[in-house]
Amino acid sequence: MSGARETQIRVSEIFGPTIQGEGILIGLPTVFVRTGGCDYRCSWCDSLHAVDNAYREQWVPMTVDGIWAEVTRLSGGKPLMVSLSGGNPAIQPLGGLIAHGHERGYSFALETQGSVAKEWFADLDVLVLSPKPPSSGMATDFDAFENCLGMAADGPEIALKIVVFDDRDYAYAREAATRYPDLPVYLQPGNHTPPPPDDDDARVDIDGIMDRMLWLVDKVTEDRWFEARVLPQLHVLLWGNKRGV
Ligand SMILES: C[S@@+](CC[C@H](N)C(=O)[O-])C[C@H]1O[C@@H](n2cnc3c(N)ncnc32)[C@H](O)[C@@H]1O
Ligand SMILES: Nc1nc2[nH]cc(C(=O)O)c2c(=O)[nH]1
Ligand code: SF4
Ligand SMILES: [Mg+2]
Repeated sequence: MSGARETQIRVSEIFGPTIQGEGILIGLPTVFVRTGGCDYRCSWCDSLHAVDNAYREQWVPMTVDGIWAEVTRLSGGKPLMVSLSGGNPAIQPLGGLIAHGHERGYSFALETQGSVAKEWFADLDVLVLSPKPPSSGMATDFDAFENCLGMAADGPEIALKIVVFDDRDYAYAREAATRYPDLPVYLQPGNHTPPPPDDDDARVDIDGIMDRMLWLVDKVTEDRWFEARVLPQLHVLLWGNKRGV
């Protein structure tokens, strides 16, 4: 059995500092640790290079010390929010990394679809749960989702972030928000031109994203859904589909 120091975490990329482009922490400077591998395969995933097994050889098994050396280098040793994303970061053993960073004054936010619950969710500072609407082609297992909520009870701040492409997705978002009335809800217009995994400078249809953003604002205001927040992916507006920003 390997000890905590030898635990291997499958990493797709570590980058930053940049700003968090989505949801509850939008605008906050952060370093991303993106893990490799996902139990979902959303039709419109914008991070297929961290999902599709075809990219597996680009994912590097790293120890906490190895990841931490890179986070420290990128942040200049000054504590900040570390964003854990993927792929599904919940399928990696991240408890040791979170403890290591906390001892050094860093904070941690994790993004996950809510399909896999881990005890170390309780140690996070922010848990962003992003259940997937019908357009993704994935079905939500609400029991698994509630296990995630259970693990995070009395722990991190929790927020819902739901991607919306169409009316069915919007209805799904409303239903999810009704189920969890205590959670803040962030609605995010889908990027219908997600990057092909191999292309760093893939074209993005900003006009199309803004059209969907305006449509979503109309829906929310017409429905008097005054608790919802509607936000675009700020990093996509700024840098398009570029990777590592
Ligand atoms: C790439 S995922 C990784 C973390 C985790 N697997 C999840 O889905 O929450 C990070 C966020 O990007 C969102 N996302 C992925 N593809 C998108 C797209 N084409 N347009 C808008 N948001 C997208 C996901 O819904 C999720 O909220
Ligand atoms: N700047 C920036 N913000 C983000 N928020 C969520 C991201 C993700 O891919 O998980 C992401 C990302 O890749 N870049
Ligand atoms: S769950 Fe997240 S990383 Fe996995 S395929 Fe869907 S959007 Fe991509
Ligand atoms: Mg992204």
